[in-house]
Amino acid sequence: MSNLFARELAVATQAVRKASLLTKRIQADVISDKDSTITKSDSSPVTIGDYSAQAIIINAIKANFKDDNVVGEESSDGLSDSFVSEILTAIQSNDEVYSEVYSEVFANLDQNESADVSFVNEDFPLDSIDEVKRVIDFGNYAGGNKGRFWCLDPIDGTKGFLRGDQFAVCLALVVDGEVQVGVIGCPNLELSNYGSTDLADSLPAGYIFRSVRGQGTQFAVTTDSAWKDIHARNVVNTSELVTLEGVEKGHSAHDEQSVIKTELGISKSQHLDSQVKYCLLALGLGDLYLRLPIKLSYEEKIWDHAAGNVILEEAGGIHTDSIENKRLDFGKGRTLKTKGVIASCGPQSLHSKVVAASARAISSRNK
Ligand SMILES: Nc1ncnc2c1ncn2[C@@H]1O[C@H](COP(=O)(O)O)[C@@H](OP(=O)(O)O)[C@H]1O
Ligand SMILES: [Mg+2]
Ligand SMILES: [Mg+2]
Ligand SMILES: [Mg+2]
Repeated sequence: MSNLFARELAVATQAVRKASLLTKRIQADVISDKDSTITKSDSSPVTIGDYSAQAIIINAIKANFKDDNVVGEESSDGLSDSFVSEILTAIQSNDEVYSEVYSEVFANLDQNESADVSFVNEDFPLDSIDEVKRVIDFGNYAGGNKGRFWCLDPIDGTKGFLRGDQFAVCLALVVDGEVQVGVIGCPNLELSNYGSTDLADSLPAGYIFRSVRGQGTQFAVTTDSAWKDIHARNVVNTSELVTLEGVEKGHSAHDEQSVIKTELGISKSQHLDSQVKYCLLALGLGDLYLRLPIKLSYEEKIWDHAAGNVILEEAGGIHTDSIENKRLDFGKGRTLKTKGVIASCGPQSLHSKVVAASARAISSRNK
């Protein structure tokens, strides 16, 4: 990769590696201890894993780019000191194993990563309850289309995380409304479940995907530094396409997605949580990510799609809304103003056909 955004990519990669390890290590404990999960005001769950990952990653951003803003999903509002103290404990016990688990990465840092990434400094020590709350709340930036900000989903697919299934640690850099850098950690991803073969030593923290706009998309075993270029695949016969859809029926309109699949003669689907769907598209292990809105009043959050946007587009894929066939605009605030999302391996003719079928399904509602 070239030098453009090299430092940002190095910091983002290392922060996502660290948070991937933390979330994977505590997943089983969070599932078994109900006190580790809180229900937010919109009835969605959030866990010690989400908060710890947000704290680690924002601290790393601020320790390296102190003036940068962050649009992050979580806030510390309403958290008790005892809960925040558990977040701090999760962060500190992860610190104890981090260097050992990533020893191979440190031994083989490439040129772009040669300057060590520090996660803390004097101004951002991340060593107390107040510091944990302070950094989590740096995630409150409003976004917009001027200048640069980071966009963070510390655990995307929290419901998958709580089922022991797929989830992703997602970090993007948005500049003037366009995603320029994206890194996604997939701590639980096993390629053998999606028609490929697993690489050695992927168990400690799964796989990591990254992209800088104009520089292609790569992936690696999270604890390894051997990056491989990847590309979405070319499917000639639409009946061979594999769809990637969510698990949660409350997050996208599964019935209408089935209608589209029938129209196109598609019989193969994979259901999985989180932005791991974009990573499988970029790897050529799936072709069509369907996310039709259940309600037109729902605004998709930018952190649910930002990192996936550049990772998919740089792998040759296409990413639009589900009605107007417009590229997603990450410069309109904390949410997208278009409805639903369709991602595909391309080409444009296939993508347009799918969005047209989606628009028809949505417009025929309540008729
Ligand atoms: N009604 C809704 N429609 C679309 N997305 C929704 C939704 N309610 C919640 N979500 C989002 O769906 C994301 C998970 O997507 P998926 O179902 O593909 O795994 C959640 O991310 P978090 O888990 O980070 O909160 C959440 O932001
Ligand atoms: Mg959430
Ligand atoms: Mg999310
Ligand atoms: Mg999340």
